[in-house]
Amino acid sequence: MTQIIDGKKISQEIKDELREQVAEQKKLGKEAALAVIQVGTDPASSVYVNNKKKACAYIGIGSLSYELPEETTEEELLALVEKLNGDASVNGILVQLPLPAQIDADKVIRAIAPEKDVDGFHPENVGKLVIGEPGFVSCTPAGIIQLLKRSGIKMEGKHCVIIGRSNIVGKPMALLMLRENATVTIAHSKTQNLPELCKTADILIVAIGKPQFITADYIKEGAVVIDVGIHRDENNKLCGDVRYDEVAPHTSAITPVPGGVGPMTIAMLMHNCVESMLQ
Ligand SMILES: Nc1nc2c(c(=O)[nH]1)N[C@@H](CN(C=O)c1ccc(C(=O)N[C@@H](CCC(=O)O)C(=O)O)cc1)CN2
Repeated sequence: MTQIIDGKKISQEIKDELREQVAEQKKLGKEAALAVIQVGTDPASSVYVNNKKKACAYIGIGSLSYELPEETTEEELLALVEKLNGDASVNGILVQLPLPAQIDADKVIRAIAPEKDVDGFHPENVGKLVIGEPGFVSCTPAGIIQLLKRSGIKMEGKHCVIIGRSNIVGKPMALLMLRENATVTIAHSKTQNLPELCKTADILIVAIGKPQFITADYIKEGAVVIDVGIHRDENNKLCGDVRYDEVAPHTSAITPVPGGVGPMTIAMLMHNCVESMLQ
């Protein structure tokens, strides 16, 4: 029987735990506040930003909203980040990605004070992950680890193939899987014999960015499949990188899209905001 990994339910469990933790901290006079910056009006980004603000309200974290016009310059955005770095009432700073073409996202990420970098994208936090020191971890890969742990799926000794090598998902995912004692392979656009390689995976994590790319031909019978992709199909229905209906019967566990990895990204952002408050 295939286990459907319910990201909505697990993310709600995490948010409920955080809500209790925040309530306890409030009694001790501690407050958390997240600054949420969006540049432009990309509809998907607006949905994610609104969901982040809603999650803050649910958990009891304050949120400060900065909605900047599409034509905002890099200097203007850097000046805002600098101001928020120096604001003691702000624990976390989030700059929603992607940014418009005139702004260098890497430069902006580096400008965020590492102790307020609740997205876990700053090189200092990435470096801490590499050497196994505590620091903020990128929310999507951290959420996937929680999905697996809370679904009772063992990672130790398993062969985990990750398709995608982005700084935000693929690379931190590989480091987190290593931390869990999995044997890790990262595949990417230049990898040869991808279906054969994927067929050796006990755990297959797909962040390839191509709608419904992964078919049953890529799956070892009984593997665990985690789908990081979010796209709209020809009927405007949400779908992932995995052809779910075809793949699911061959797996022991799989994440759906929507309702799998996506909600965990926001739950782990909230987790990082609470950690930031406790520092
Ligand atoms: N600063 C950041 N920018 C971006 C990040 C990030 O972690 N930090 N990740 C993505 C977008 N993202 C969060 O920002 C995100 C994507 C998807 C979901 C989600 O809950 N998806 C739902 C479907 C939602 C829908 O209706 O479209 C699901 O999969 O069930 C949450 C957050 C890029 N930018």
